[in-house]
Amino acid sequence: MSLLVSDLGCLRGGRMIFSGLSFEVAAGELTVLRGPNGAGKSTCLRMLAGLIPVTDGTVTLNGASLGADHDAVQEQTSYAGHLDAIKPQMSVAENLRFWARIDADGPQADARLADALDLWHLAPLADRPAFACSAGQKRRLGLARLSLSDRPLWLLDEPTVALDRDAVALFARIVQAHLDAGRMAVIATHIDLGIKAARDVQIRPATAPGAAPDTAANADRDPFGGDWT
Ligand SMILES: Nc1ncnc2c1ncn2[C@@H]1O[C@H](COP(=O)(O)OP(=O)(O)OP(=O)(O)O)[C@@H](O)[C@H]1O
Repeated sequence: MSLLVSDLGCLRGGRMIFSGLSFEVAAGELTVLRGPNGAGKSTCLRMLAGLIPVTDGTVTLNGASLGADHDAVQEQTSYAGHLDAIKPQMSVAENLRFWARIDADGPQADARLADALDLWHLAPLADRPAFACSAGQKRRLGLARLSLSDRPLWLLDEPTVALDRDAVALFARIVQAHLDAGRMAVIATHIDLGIKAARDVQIRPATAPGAAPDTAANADRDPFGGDWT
């Protein structure tokens, strides 16, 4: 099991965000994306998750390339971004059931739902509408989605925001168990999660003179066409 990121670059809004980013994640390993605000950590994670087209370089997950085998890569990843993708009118359990049924049917989905409620200490909140949950509770609900499927690569963007100390420790234990099972994770965070087998990768914004591309020449390669979406 491996993730190979080679010479990755990203052009957004006609601007090179970063370029020449290379790293490798093996089974049981965590890569922590570091860098100042605006460096491109979220952008990188969204690229790895197949949500933004790869501008330059290659991403290969277990032999499948993000360009050629987009679906095969996406089916092996679980992405949790800043927005928790929670449906506010649905209860905690209903949100989890909805997500569980994406990757499993009937009894298996129900079993995963019960396990996730337990694992993420959400059982006492099962019937609470998501809109009535606190920020930290919502974050735990969003992260519990990771436990509803069996995907080998977790891509997590600042997952500990709004979590209290106990919840951060719980999260770190769950990530460690995922790695101990031979899986992989890439996490953007500013804190130290205290996880074994973690390696830092620095992302530096491409601000050096000459780093910015000729935007006119690259306009047709810009997936956003300059739209600030
Ligand atoms: N939709 C977009 N269109 C154009 N540029 C964007 C878009 N989204 C983000 N950017 C720019 O890309 C750069 C990298 O943003 P990104 O969110 O990846 O940084 P980050 O390292 O995750 O920052 P932070 O630590 O603040 O979360 C920033 O300069 C940002 O303004």
